[in-house]
Amino acid sequence: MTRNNRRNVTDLLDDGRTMATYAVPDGSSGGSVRAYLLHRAKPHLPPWIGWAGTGLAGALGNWRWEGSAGAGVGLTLASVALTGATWWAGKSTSPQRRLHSAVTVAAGSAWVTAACLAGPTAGPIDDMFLMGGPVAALSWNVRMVLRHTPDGAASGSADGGLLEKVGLARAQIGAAKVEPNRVTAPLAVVAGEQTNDDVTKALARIASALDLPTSAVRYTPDAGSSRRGELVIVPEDMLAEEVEWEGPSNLGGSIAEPLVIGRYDDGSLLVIWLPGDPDAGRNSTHVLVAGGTGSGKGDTALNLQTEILSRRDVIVWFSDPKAFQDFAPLRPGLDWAAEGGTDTEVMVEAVKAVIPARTRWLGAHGYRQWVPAAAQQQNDPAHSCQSGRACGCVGMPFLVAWFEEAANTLRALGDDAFTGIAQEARSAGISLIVSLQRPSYDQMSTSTRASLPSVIALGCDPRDEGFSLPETVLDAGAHPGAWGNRRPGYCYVVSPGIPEDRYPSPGRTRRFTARAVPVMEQLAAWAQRNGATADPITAGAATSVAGRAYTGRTTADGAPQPAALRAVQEEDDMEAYGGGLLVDPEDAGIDPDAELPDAEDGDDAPIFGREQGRKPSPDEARELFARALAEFETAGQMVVGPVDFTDWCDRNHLSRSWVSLRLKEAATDGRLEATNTTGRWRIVPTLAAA
Ligand SMILES: Nc1ncnc2c1ncn2[C@@H]1O[C@H](COP(=O)(O)OP(=O)(O)OP(=O)(O)O)[C@@H](O)[C@H]1O
Repeated sequence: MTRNNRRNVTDLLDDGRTMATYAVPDGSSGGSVRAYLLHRAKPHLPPWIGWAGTGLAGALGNWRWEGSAGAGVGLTLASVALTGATWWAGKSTSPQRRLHSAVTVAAGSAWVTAACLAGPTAGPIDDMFLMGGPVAALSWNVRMVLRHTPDGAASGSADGGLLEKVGLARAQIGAAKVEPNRVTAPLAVVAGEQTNDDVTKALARIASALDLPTSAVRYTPDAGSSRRGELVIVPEDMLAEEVEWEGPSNLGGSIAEPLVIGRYDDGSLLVIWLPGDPDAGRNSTHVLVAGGTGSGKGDTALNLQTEILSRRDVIVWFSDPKAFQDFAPLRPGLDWAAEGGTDTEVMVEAVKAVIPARTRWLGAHGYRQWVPAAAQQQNDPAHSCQSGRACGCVGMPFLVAWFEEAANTLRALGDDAFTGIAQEARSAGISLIVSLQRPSYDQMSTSTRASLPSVIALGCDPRDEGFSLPETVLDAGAHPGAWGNRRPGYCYVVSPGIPEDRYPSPGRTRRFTARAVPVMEQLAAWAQRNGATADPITAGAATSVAGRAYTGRTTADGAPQPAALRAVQEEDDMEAYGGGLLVDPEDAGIDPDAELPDAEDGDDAPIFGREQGRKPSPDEARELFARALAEFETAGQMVVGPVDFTDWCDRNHLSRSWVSLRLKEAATDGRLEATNTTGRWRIVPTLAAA
């Protein structure tokens, strides 16, 4: 099947003839010189066979009809009819080919008529045969030789059958490179008449003419020309066979090394880089994982996540509103896991907070962007926050902030906020990874989409292709819409570091089956023991926003990791020395016990669950409200809005509008901070407020 396909492709590119200039198969004709010469000469023989046949027809016709007047009329009419039929049949071919064919047929049939009636050796008839025949045959040989211009640029004829069929009749196709399952041929369209756009529009028709899937035919325009490019045809779908994930590609390597998430259709590795590389002139990137339901987004995310967690210098914050349905085995390896809702809101606020802190730290240590050396202890005087000597600061691991099914989160965050975060995160050694259930503009705005430079585009609705992939990649032949959910794991990857001519090549991620679960669990355990832990700067900034909601990844024995632990402990210490850190500074003098309406409940009685028989006085109500905020903080719920106070309002006979006013007041006092969502406020942890 493969061999047949390959032969068809080269044949079609070559207008149905064997393309001797492409490749001479080693020993395909026995390896002898004779066989080789025969192989080379074969395509040029038909005109000579025609010549010999004409001579034979003349001789036989003369034996039958010599001197017959009736035969003379018949043969002359037959000759005219044959020439006319040739001209008519050549309608769909190029003008030169049509004329050449008609002249050849006219000359041949006239000679046969003359030879039949007068005899093949009479008068000049034999000379005409000996001179005119080879000239006609040679003219066809010359024509064929000229068709194979080596670089597609010379003035070869433009009668390619395939190209003609797809509306590019006068385009020139050069010598094709034939590799296993891949034919690459330079193509040039007519100067001044056609452009590369005409080729990209014809790709689907080329695929149809070759009887191949649309994604098997691609075109890479030459960056320096609007009419030249390279046509790539991959006849066999080598991705059809599923490959199961068996483990990470580079356990203990750096996050700066390529992350292997699958393979391309020519068998080469499908890789992606998250951090930038100043030496390679590559920027760090954020990634959109986009695919319709059933396209294999979940397994693709697992491919990427297992690669990330297997690296030594990265921490992962991960939000999954689907409660870690797919990712549970990896959860112990995450630095921070949030299950959507408020937890995700807090995580977003924490990402915002760590960006300036991390950027400052990197700048202070002489890093213009995150590189693996930034994750090591800072023993190099060239990367020191103290002039002239090594500072010995603890290194800062790369941070991946991952938002699964992120449409709602991003919408709530707002375009400007997200674009700002995305822009600044890249210089802070942070990559955002965002996955979308349905890749379309009603899920994510244009500007949010534009701030995610990389995409793993899985099968989707054909109408959503434009959302997933840049136009140039679609024009070059990429069609994730052709897969829908029928080809799970098939994807196009557009990302810095991947050569651009690869963008339209499909790849496939690996499949995760039940067999992968224990391996993922081992990987998470490895990450727990050997992976990076949050540095004090990141942990401190996160804790200042998220309070106890961020404790950092727990170690294997269940304790939080060192830096985050320290940050939380510091907060506890402040609380112990307190001076009323959990209440508004202006209320610090109030004795909470004295103010509580049900003092007999004691200090520790929670606000929630308190039964109130009467409406509290304004002062009591404010005190209750301050305590409620403190309880939210203690519980780690760092983003609140009136809706979170619904039960509390009922119990305390207070209205939601009263709570709304208090929330605004608390924001003025610095106890809360506005988020990008109207009516949602972030609790400023008391450590930061102090
Ligand atoms: N690379 C792959 N190779 C083969 N099969 C795969 C691959 N990736 C996913 N699959 C299979 O395709 C099916 C759908 O995959 P998956 O659940 O990951 O899709 P999804 O896009 O996450 O869908 P949903 O959005 O509905 O959760 C599953 O049966 C999965 O095992």
